[in-house]
Amino acid sequence: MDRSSSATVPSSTAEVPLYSLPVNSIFSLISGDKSYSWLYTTIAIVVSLLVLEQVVYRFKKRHLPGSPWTIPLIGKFADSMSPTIEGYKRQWNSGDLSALSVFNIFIVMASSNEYSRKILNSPTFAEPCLVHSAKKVLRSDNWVFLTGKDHVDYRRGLNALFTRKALGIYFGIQESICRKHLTNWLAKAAETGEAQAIMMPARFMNMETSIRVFCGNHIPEHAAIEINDKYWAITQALELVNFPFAFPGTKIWKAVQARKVAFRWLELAAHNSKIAMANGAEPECMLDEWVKTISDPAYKGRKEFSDLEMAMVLFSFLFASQDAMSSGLIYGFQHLADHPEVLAKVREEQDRIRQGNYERPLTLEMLDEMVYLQAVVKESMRVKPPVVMVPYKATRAFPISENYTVPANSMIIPSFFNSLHDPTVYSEPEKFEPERWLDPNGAPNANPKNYLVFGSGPHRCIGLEYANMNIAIVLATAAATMNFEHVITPESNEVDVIATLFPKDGCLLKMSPRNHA
Ligand code: HEM
Repeated sequence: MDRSSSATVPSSTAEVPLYSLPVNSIFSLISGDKSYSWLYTTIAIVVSLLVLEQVVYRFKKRHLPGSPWTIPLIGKFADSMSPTIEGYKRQWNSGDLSALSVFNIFIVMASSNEYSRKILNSPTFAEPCLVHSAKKVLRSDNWVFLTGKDHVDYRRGLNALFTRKALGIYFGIQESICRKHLTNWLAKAAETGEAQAIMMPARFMNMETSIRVFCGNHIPEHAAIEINDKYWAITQALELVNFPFAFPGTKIWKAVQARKVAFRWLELAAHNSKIAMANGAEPECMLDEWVKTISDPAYKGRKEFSDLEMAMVLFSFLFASQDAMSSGLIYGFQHLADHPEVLAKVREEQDRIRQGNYERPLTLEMLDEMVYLQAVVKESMRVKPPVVMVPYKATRAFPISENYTVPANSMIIPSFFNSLHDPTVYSEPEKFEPERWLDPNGAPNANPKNYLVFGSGPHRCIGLEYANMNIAIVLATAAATMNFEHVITPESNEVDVIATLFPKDGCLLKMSPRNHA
């Protein structure tokens, strides 16, 4: 009897019952037909990996809220490509801690004030990892990626760039660039007679301000324009998780090309500043202040910084500020325009402190007196925080609560929105109400831990005073010298998440000069 064609092996494969498959594969092995065995082996490995992926996800997630299963390989990649504030809110409101996975990166999202602050203030368990693309865009040897003591020491040296004396140097630059841009806005408004979306003009104003504050006149006028034109590619690469490889044509690749352009100009500025300071010039920008500080014989910190290293620091400032500051400024305009009663109070304060002289440049001391304006800036960023969360990484198993430990190497994201909209601290939290900051004993001032607009802990924003100052200068100048009316569209209150928050319609303003007569 021919055993090879026994009754257990049907002649027609179309009728192969499932239970006979192993026999069939053994048969094909014996008979030397390797193609089937490879196919089955591959299928078995793939299925095992897919099952393993789910098991690992479930094991890490444990009881945390979040999808019970993760989409194979990509997880919530599609959501992270086009994030919405509503989607984030759903995630934050699903629990103080919740879980998701993107490209097999396990992510724990913290939404409560307690857990968010715990992450920000536990450097032995968690360090910022910025967004996935940041290392490629900023260069992995950028100081912002330092951790622990190295980070603390490096950052201490940079504090010299944000002293009150240094801010005093920047103030004049900020004010004159703001005036120049607002004059251009008005000229364009007069020319077209139409409302303009201020999104891109505001970004350009911020970019030119930053470049001039950082580099003074050490680079030509067109450098700021070129960096600004290219910078949008960097903003677009700031998704929470990007396509992992910087292939030509991808967002990360375009961002890296943009960074190279910016670096060339920033290195040139560092070089020129060193020459100017060596020749005895007075500091006129951040680079000058830095070079002068480190060349002082009494200075105890590190004294040598290459042009490239200085460029990397300035670029880290640009990277951290351009989107956040633009978001803060645009919503500042929108809030003021939507609340004429608040704008009237800002103007009353401007008129009183400027004593009717609108041409005279503002000073830091005058800004100190503008208490209502400062409350407006603070409240605007509370209602619409430019940065709603910052990705951190658990550097080891992080026992964040009594019943949950974040697994080592997970992404762990402190989120700020719920802290800034906590009704027990900010009554009617959605309401834009600068007055809430005027009572020194009121709940908002009594709970500074809730105001996470600039983060908390060792990585708290180094430029926060500078940022507040910049937004205040622009809003003060606009309120004092312009009329602006918000043209409300169905998208005005919709939020676009482009790294930071922006009104979807770019904030359309109808502008005209303010008549003081
Ligand atoms: C409205 C404007 C701004 C907002 C809302 C903002 C917000 C933030 C936030 C939330 C963080 C993370 C904090 C943390 O992890 O605890 C941060 C970090 C940082 N910010 Fe800002 N920022 C703004 C403007 C600026 C400006 C103008 C500069 C510099 C000129 C700057 C430089 C930095 C740097 C260098 C870091 C990282 C600090 C470190 O790792 O030690 N930011 N910022």
